[in-house]
Order: sequence, then C-alpha cells, then structure tokens
Amino acid sequence: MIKVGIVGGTGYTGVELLRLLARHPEVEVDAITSRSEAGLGVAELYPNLRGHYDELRFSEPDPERLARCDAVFFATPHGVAHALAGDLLERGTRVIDLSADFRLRDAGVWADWYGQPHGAPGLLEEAVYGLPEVSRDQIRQARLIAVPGCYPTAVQLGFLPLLEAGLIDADHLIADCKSGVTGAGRGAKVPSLLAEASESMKAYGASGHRHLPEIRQGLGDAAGGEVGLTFVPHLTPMIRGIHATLYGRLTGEPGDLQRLFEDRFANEPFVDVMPAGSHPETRSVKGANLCRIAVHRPGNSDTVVVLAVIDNLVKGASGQAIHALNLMFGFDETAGLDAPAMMP
Ligand SMILES: NC(=O)C1=CN([C@@H]2O[C@H](COP(=O)(O)OP(=O)(O)OC[C@H]3O[C@@H](n4cnc5c(N)ncnc54)[C@H](OP(=O)(O)O)[C@@H]3O)[C@@H](O)[C@H]2O)C=CC1
Ligand SMILES: CC(=O)N[C@@H](CCC(=O)OP(=O)(O)O)C(=O)O
Repeated sequence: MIKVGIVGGTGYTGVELLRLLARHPEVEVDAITSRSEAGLGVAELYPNLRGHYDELRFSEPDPERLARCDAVFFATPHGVAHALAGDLLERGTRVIDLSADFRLRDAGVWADWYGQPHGAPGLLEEAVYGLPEVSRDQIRQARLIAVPGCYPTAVQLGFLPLLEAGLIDADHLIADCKSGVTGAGRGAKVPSLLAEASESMKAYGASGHRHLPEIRQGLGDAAGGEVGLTFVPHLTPMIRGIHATLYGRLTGEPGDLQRLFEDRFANEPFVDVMPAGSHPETRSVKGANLCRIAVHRPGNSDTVVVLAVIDNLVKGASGQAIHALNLMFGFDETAGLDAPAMMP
C-alpha cells in the first residue's frame, strides 16, 4: 500500500482522482489540499464519496505532509507544480502533474503559450510525457510525469497509427474537437453557466489554442519531423466528454486501415478500436478510462477520418494520471481503472 497526496482536491480532476482511487487496492489517500475549503470533510463537499473517505479533510497545502507521501498528484492550475515539484522530488516523493507545467519540452515555447515564464525549467529534462500508449517504459522509470491534456490525448491517439506508418500528409492535419464544460474546471466562469453553455455550441481558440504546441510536439515525435496541424476546439452542451474528428490526406494506397488501428492498439487496455463503420459516442466512455476510436475512408477517397472519444476527466486527466502511477509503482496497469462507462 502506498500513500498519495492530492494538491487541488476540490476541482473536477481532484474529485475524479478521489472517485477512482476509492477502488484502488494499493493506494491510500493521505493528504488532500484546498486553500478555500481547508478544514471541510471531503464527503461534506462531495457526498458521492460518503463512506469512502470519512476521515479525510481538506487542508492547506503543507510541503512537509506532502513530502511524507510516496506520490503527489497536482490537480491545480498552471504554475502551481512549478513551485512545489522540485522540493518534493528532492525529498523522494514522485510527482504526477495533471496541469500543463511540464508537458512542453521547450521552456520558451511554454512561456509564449502560457503567458508567464516557465517556473522550473531545470526539471524539464527529466519530466516524462505520460501517454502510456507511446511512452510506457519511460513512465515506469519516471519520477515526474506530465499528464497529457484532454484534447491532446484524443488527437494523438487518433492520429498515431497513421503517422507512425507514414500513411498521411503530416503537413496538413486537421483536428476538429468538441469538449464538455467540465473541461473548463470548477471555478465560476460566465461561459460555463447553464444559460450560456446549454442549447448552444461555439468554437474557441481557432487562431491558436495552448494545446496546439503540445499536440504538435507529440505528433511530430510520431511522424519523425514537424507536423502542420489545424486544431479547432469547441465548447458543447455536455458535462463530460471530448469528441475528436480528425482528418488526414492519404499519401498513397494505405491497405487495410481497420487492421492498422487494431494492430497498433492490440495490447492497450485503454484503447478500444471499434468495428469498421462505427461512430463512437462520448457517453460510451463516460466515467471510464478509455478512448474509443473508429476509422473511416469516405467514398474510398484520399481522405481518412478518425473519430476518437474520451471522458476528459478520466482518460483525459485523472484516469490517465492513475495509469501512470500504476506503471511507476509496478501495480497492475488497470488497478482502480477497470470500471465500465455509465450509460445513459
Ligand atoms: N477539467 C479537465 O477536463 C482537465 C483539466 N486538466 C488540468 O488539470 C488541472 C486541474 O483542473 P480542474 O480540476 O479542472 O481545475 P479546477 O479549477 O476545477 O480546480 C483547481 C484546484 O486547484 C486548487 N488551486 C487553485 N489554485 C491553487 C494554488 N495556487 N495552489 C494550490 N491549489 C490551488 C483549487 O482549490 P483551492 O483554490 O481551494 O486551493 C482547486 O481544488 C488544471 O491544470 C487543468 O488545466 C487537465 C485535463 C483535463
Ligand atoms: C472546455 C475547456 O475550456 N477546455 C480547456 C482545456 C481542458 C484543460 O483543462 O486543459 P489542460 O489539460 O491543458 O489543463 C481549454 O480549452 O482550455
């Protein structure tokens, strides 16, 4: 049994970590922080957790207490892990960061997109980008994990088989993505209000979203060189879910695309390649640590369309973070992550 801490326990990814870890046989949550709710019992804020964490209370972030944990999750806004991760690592505590603090290898690029200087450039070299379908072995050895963003998870998984096989024009990739409103976090914001977000849909960040450099970095690794990507995210009236519709131009006769995807993900517990002709629904992954994918070639043309769905809070954040923890500590990869999706 290991002890973990969670910094940022009152947010949506924080409470999702708690929900999933409640079923984890090897993990005890020893510390959970919130500055605004310090002193409150976890189940008082989140009644779905009654009976699971009856002794656990939110407390102010305390580096001493966190350092007594074997691993600490950061479920915090950008910049918080920059300030605290180095000290924890020095004291032997492993760090799994759900924010974007360590996702980009280049501190200058990070500063450009996040509008502030990188707070811990010295840690970038050892940070491992935690997409298990790409870097399982490095995650096993890592002390510091950068959990991929929600859009980047869906887009990378969908494009990977095609780019790795060199079947599409890497200069002209298109990712048209939709997100539920929990993607914006739990903090009060006007665009997340019921009257603003329901019965409506809108694109945002079309001229440049901070996930663009992250996705380009990962897809560039898969393609073996820089890629050109148009990425347009949309806010949709659902609570959870990411739906990515991905377009690529085939450079030649691709062979059996269905087979390509099935073979690429054959040994992946958290990627489901659906039968040919399928259209995956976000509700089919709600609550589950799973990416469901379908590949299409409309009219046998030179365009390939990939559909990828995830739950932004699970495979897009907290579930993927726990997958990394399982790899780092040698647990069964699926520990705490084997629950099926909820439908409807
Ligand atoms: N929501 C999603 O779908 C996804 C989110 N992420 C990323 O995960 C991280 C958490 O997201 P989410 O759960 O949505 O965020 P929320 O806004 O819902 O929650 C943020 C949490 O961080 C705490 N916090 C805020 N500022 C600080 C600070 N300076 N020091 C310590 N704690 C702080 C808050 O509690 P308090 O203020 O009380 O301390 C709160 O518990 C973010 O970086 C987000 O971008 C990644 C993938 C998907
Ligand atoms: C709907 C919505 O607002 N989504 C967020 C992305 C989700 C997220 O939290 O991004 P990270 O994984 O990088 O932290 C956004 O567009 O900024």
